[in-house]
Amino acid sequence: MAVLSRLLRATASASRGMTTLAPEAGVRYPTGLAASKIGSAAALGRVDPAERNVQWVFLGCPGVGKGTYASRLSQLLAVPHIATGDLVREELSSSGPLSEQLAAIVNQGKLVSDEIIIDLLSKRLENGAAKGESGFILDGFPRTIRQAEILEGVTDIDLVVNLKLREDVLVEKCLGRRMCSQCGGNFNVASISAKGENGRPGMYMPPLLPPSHCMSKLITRADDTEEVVKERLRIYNDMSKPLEEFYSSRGKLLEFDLPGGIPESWPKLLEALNIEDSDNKQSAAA
Ligand SMILES: Nc1ncnc2c1ncn2[C@@H]1O[C@H](COP(=O)(O)OP(=O)(O)O)[C@@H](O)[C@H]1O
Repeated sequence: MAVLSRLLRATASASRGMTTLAPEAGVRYPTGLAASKIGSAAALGRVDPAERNVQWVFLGCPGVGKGTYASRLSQLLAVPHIATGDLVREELSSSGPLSEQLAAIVNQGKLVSDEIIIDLLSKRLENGAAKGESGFILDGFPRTIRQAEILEGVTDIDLVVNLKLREDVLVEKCLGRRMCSQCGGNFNVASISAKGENGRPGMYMPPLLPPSHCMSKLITRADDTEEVVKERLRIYNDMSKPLEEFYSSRGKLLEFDLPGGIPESWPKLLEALNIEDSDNKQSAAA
């Protein structure tokens, strides 16, 4: 993993203005970095899947529940859940040199530059490697084709789970999101009941309420206003949707339509992933 983080950083910093089209797999390599060089360097970051934990990516629109399901799966599979949005928010709250620049971008719903994101991700991977972490579930990265190409240049992704939810529900879910300012727990106060229409079934998503000791400490993300959520959805459709085709053409995409809230969806997701966990199925449905 330490090797992987170094490779990510090196690839990103060399990739400003990437235009060279490598013959194999249609992957564009950074100009100034020969494909053969990155190819052999990338091999260092490629460990036989049998000798490491899973390396998965979660895709999905803002508010779909990537964080919730990726975090549950990471506990079940004992791999770190790495959410680049969390890394950005940590940097924002640290009042470090980047925080003002980041706040302006994030609060408008725009994407942070690849260089900044890869730097934050590399640091996170380095810290994890120092603690002996293996494997990951990435949430919020990659978010553009260029990020996916950089990732593909340095390591193998085993599976990409694309969570899908009807669009009319997504804004409501984002507006209901709350976080406990003390324990960092994520909750949702929205009680969503969407009518069935045009052949699609109705949907009920119960709120995910915090325990009483978190109730008075709930905060709302600055980028979860209606205007910014709509902008984030627009940017997702523009910049991140093409990733579905990118991974589907590589035979890595698992599409999963969320049938409802967590009690209904979690057991079905485990089934789709072929993961046996009867204890957790019961506790999730509780
Ligand atoms: N891979 C990334 N590339 C660029 N910007 C990112 C990336 N991941 C997170 N961000 C920034 O952090 C913000 C919050 O990310 P996240 O929590 O993943 O949002 P969402 O709930 O919309 O999926 C994004 O709107 C964007 O500004």
